[in-house]
Amino acid sequence: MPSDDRPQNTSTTSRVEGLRNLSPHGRLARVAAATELDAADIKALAGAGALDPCTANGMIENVIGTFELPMGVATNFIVNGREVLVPMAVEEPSVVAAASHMAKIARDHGGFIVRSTAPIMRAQIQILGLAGVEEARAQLLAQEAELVAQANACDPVLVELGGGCRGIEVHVFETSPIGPMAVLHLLVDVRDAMGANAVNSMAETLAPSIEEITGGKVRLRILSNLADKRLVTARVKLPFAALDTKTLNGRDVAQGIVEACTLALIDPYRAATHNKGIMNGIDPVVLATGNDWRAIEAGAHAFAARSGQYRALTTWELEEDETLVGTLEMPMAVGIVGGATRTHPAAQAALRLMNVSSAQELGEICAAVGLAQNMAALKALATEGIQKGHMALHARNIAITAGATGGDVDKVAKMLVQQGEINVAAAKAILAAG
Ligand SMILES: CC(C)(COP(=O)([O-])OP(=O)([O-])OC[C@H]1O[C@@H](n2cnc3c(N)ncnc32)[C@H](O)[C@@H]1OP(=O)([O-])[O-])[C@@H](O)C(=O)NCCC(=O)NCCSC(=O)C[C@@](C)(O)CC(=O)[O-]
Ligand SMILES: NC(=O)C1=CN([C@@H]2O[C@H](COP(=O)(O)OP(=O)(O)OC[C@H]3O[C@@H](n4cnc5c(N)ncnc54)[C@H](OP(=O)(O)O)[C@@H]3O)[C@@H](O)[C@H]2O)C=CC1
Repeated sequence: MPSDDRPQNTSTTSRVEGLRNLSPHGRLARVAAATELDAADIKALAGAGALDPCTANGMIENVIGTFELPMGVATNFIVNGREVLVPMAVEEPSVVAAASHMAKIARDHGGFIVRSTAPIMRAQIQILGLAGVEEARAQLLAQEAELVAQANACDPVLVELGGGCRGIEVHVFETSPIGPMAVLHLLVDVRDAMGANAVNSMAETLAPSIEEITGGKVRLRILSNLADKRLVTARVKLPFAALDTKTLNGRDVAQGIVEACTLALIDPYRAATHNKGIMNGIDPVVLATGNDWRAIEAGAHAFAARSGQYRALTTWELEEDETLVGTLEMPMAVGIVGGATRTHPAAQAALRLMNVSSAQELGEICAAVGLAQNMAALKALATEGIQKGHMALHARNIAITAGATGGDVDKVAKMLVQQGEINVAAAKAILAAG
């Protein structure tokens, strides 16, 4: 396992031309050269055997092996003025291409501007059997300083790092199928951790004190994945001209993107697919860095439904200066310490590839990729449709399913695209015809 005090790579450019035309080995060499990654990181990113059985066995239970996914690199990203090559572990074709494509358009116009709040997570402590929920709330708020101090005593390392419990909230439910209840929220700055274990420990430690203060009975003590105090915002601003295509002018493309987004703002059926497209960008980065993608998914979708109606996580607007402006806002509970981020060697290499030094910075890059991915999908949907670009790249998968191997994969895929019929039967026919 690589040590953590190796120098971070410094001289990155994310514009690595012609990467798509190289072999995986050739691409890795180009990426390594562009980022000054060392041999251990290059080996980890290459994958084969990176996660040894012993390490894997220490990560989960009943391990029988490891499961591999392709690791791609999205090119062209500029995030807050910094060039970033983005590792993406994902099984779906066209995702890496789409992110790189939009980042290429954006890079001539400032790239992606991202911001994030402090990494505050919530832990919930459910209190039942109360004589009065409002009285319990008042009692708990009166003891806030004491409760915060007790929480912080659980994790001196976190406090020393500048994090720790910042305060409490008490939410009350006057009625429920099991009667009234109060829920105490611990608000904890978890610094560079995802934070689940840290805040869960605090919640469990505080339970007896909370029962004593309120006279109630504590049931659940667990973090909330609706991390609405740990938000990230990504923004991109493009002149209409940047969206010109061979057949359409950029103003029409921009208008089409706004119209496509509008449906996702009013219709949950469309919003679900729209947000899936955003997560197409985010999940692969979360996965590549050893983070908990279920937590990110849960937070994203709960945040999308916070008004009572599930809706798009992005907005796209036309501005008077002939520009299209896209914005993504969502929770982003990712870490660069804890969980699998430090046990999986490829996760460490992925973090070094991006040269991130804080969890906030990682979350901001995830948001930029999510916004780029959403823009790619909306641009395709609003113009030529999704199938042309997506299916052309999916054709290689189809060729493999039909039995193509080695150099035949690209040849069969090319023929499928040329004949405009991209399915397994057509691929088998091509293979049979030799
Ligand atoms: C697929 C493209 C990018 C083609 O688009 P294109 O215009 O044919 O691309 P291009 O060949 O002109 O290349 C432009 C740039 O894209 C990148 N690029 C392009 N091709 C490759 C490749 N093979 N390998 C690596 N990079 C590639 C690359 O950066 C390249 O620049 P270069 O660096 O070469 O100068 C475009 O059609 C696109 O963005 N489509 C959208 C694809 C998409 O969204 N896929 C997600 C799967 S569908 C889904 O699950 C979600 C959805 C759609 O339902 C969400 C929703 O409904 O909102
Ligand atoms: N609902 C959910 O999403 C749940 C998720 N999980 C899992 O929890 C894991 C994440 O928990 P998490 O608490 O992040 O992981 P860890 O407990 O592994 O790591 C967090 C700890 O690392 C130490 N640490 C060292 N350096 C730093 C730093 N710079 N910033 C912050 N902390 C630092 C801290 O103290 P110290 O050294 O004292 O430990 C901190 O408490 C994931 O595997 C996730 O899957 C678990 C339960 C529920």
